[in-house]
Amino acid sequence: MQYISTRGAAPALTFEEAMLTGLARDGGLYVPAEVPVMATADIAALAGLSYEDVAYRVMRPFMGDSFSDAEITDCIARAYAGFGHAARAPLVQMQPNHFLLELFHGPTLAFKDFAMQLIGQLFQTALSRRGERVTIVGATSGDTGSAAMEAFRGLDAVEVFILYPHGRVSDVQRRQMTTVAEANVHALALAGDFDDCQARLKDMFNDFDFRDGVKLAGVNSINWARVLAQVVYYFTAAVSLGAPHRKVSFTVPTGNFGDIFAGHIARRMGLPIEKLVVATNQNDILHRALSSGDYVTQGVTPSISPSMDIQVSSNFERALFDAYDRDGNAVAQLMDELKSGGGFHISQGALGRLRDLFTSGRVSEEETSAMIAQAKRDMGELLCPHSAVGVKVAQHHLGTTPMITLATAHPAKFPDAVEAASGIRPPLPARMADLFERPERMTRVENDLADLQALIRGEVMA
Ligand SMILES: Cc1ncc(COP(=O)(O)O)c(C=O)c1O
Ligand SMILES: N[C@@H](CCOP(=O)(O)O)C(=O)O
Repeated sequence: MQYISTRGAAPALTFEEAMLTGLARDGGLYVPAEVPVMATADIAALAGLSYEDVAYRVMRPFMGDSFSDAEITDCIARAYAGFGHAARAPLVQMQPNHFLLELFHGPTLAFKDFAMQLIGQLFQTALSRRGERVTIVGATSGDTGSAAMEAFRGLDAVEVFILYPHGRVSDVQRRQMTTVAEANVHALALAGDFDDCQARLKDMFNDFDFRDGVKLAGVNSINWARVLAQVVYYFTAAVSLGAPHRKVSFTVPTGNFGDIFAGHIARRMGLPIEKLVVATNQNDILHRALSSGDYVTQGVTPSISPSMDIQVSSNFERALFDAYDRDGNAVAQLMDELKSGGGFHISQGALGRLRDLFTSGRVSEEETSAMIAQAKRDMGELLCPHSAVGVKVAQHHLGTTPMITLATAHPAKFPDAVEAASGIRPPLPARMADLFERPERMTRVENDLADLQALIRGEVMA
């Protein structure tokens, strides 16, 4: 199994190499050269299996010779053992033909745990075999950061730096990052928004002296392994509703496009998915792009669903690669236009292909709050604001095909917004009850590449 770059000018890598590399050296994102297809009978045979067994069967073909069967099984078992629900990703019915896929039972209460817990195990296995150390730098709008810290804290082989936008994450999200005691993790509060954090991260990858000097690795969804681990729950959810003998649709609260891209991969593997619906908050660049063909950044506007406050949506590049018939030059040109001019126009043919793959909707702040209140009142579900964005958009796409909306975070991560909307302040789970008493440790940083690099180099070389 080989992985190629969306910009067509970086060497093809194995799964393990792509995982440890993160961003391709031509600035692109790694994708499988070919997506393995599962036979209908093999999908049907997933019914009734544990989450871990489904994970093995879905992910194994993507890993080639990088890990032995025993290593993969072991990593999967360790990854999900700490989840707070036996099903790992339980499906609950909200309305006739509308289901909620609860992805917030992991250690940091967001869907990021599904991938991060697994790649923590895979990194550890690969790095101890190689006898190497790496420096992980991540950008977060709130959830990736704490999930990464939880997965990598205390490990000898990694030093972790997480850039988050100062003042733009919820208090719970911030404290989940700033109260981690282990010395190998560092929370960096950047003066800027998430796009700034992600841009500086990519700058670091594109500076080869720095990249090679600190042995930079990435755990954002630029890392293919992150996307792969997220493919699994599309299978568990669809199969539990009758796939492959029945089609299902998914609505996905979307920001960086990693989660919905995982759904796209599940469909390419043979899972009968009718619609993949992109749900955005007021930072609606994806909805505008799919509606008009113009992908134009407008600056990030803070919202009550802060984890989706993103304009430069990293994984959309992977979708464009498929929409442009895997033409790396065409994608590289679009990405150059984005960097130099803040946007690009999607060709008519590529737009048609994107619209065949994805539908979209956008939800205002008022609609998000109203949806939280309505879901509690009429459906008995207390939603986080991101999940509420998903549920609201999904309601425009309900029909005869079962719709599954991804509930991407626990409401307790956003107590102020949830309380303001529903009158209910969701409590943190008992194991996190003292989160607000724990001492915080973080470094305020400017949005300046050289300063950031100096800080990281200093810590790594100390
Ligand atoms: C709670 C939550 N919902 C939705 C999203 C959007 O997911 P993606 O970036 O994969 O589109 C994120 C951030 O990634 C998130 O943290
Ligand atoms: N919403 C994310 C943003 C980063 O997304 P990723 O999937 O690329 O790691 C977050 O919560 O940090």
